[in-house]
Amino acid sequence: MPVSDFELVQAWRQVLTLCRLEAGQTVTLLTSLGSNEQTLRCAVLAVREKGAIANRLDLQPTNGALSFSRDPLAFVGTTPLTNNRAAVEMLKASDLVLDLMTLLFSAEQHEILAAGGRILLAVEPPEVLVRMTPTMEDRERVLAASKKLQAAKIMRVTSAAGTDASFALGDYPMLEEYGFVDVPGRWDHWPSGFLATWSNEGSAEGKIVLAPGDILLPQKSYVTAPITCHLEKGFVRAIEGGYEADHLRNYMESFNDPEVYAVSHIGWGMQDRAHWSVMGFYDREASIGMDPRACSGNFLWSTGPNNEAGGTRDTACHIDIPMRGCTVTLDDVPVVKDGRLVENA
Ligand SMILES: O=c1ccc(O)c[nH]1
Repeated sequence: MPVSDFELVQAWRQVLTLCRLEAGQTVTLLTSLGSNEQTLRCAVLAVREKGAIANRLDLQPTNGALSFSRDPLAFVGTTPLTNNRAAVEMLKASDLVLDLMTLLFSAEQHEILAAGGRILLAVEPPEVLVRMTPTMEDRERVLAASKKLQAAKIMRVTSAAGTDASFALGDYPMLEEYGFVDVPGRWDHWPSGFLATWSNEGSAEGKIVLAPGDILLPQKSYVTAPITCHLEKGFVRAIEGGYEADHLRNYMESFNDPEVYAVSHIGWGMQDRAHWSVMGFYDREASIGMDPRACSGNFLWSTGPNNEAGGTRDTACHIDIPMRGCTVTLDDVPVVKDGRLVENA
């Protein structure tokens, strides 16, 4: 069922309060062809209610004929901001950017943040936004777990299906996603509620076995048969399995870029208002799949770019792979056990 404008304005009001938006500040709503009109309409009302200026910057879409999917996360790195100096300058001059288009994994996003900007991505359907309106508890849970991840040297993931992989940590920053941007220079994604980092270059080793029910994004598919990914020196060296493995391999090969096989961010979900089953109820293009990315107790790993973390890899192919039933340990201390968050981890 859709949500009413009243509910969505209330949700935006809570988000803008958590973002510490003040009267007189300037907000720019970044939109493109695929932006949700109700999300935009309700955001403007909530911004004006705060006494802030609500500008809209509507950009022409890019990469449409290059990407195999209209999911904005299927083709990352270049965006409508690329080589668009006037647009970048407007966003850098804004106190808060509400990204209803998707800038993730772009150099321009970094430039805006480095200039002290704040960017909040919000492209899920309105009812998903309302269901997972962020709270201070989300922030506290993610930051408490982040302290443990920052102190860890090795992350290890295992599963009954045969996963056994390890990652050295420490060279890259944390990806703390709790759904609002309360300090200058911060990016976040509403909805979210998960923690990740990037493994040290060349350190990802072992085997990750996707079991039936694990998810591939942006494919938006629940795997129905095992897919085995062999990791060596930080890259996926082989992908074995049935036709779903072929489909994944075919898609990655289409980019003709060896960087697509690099291991990207690794972490786990902590959002108890996100649910595994939600993706099965949505048409593939109706959502970008934040429920599986954030749901509590998943192991979320990914392939492709690390420019988000200050790395040099900016390949356009980014695969997010949330898994169930895994045990994730930090220096042998479990933070997720058999697919369930370890309390106070
Ligand atoms: O919020 C997100 C979404 C996708 C991704 O790869 C990272 N964080």
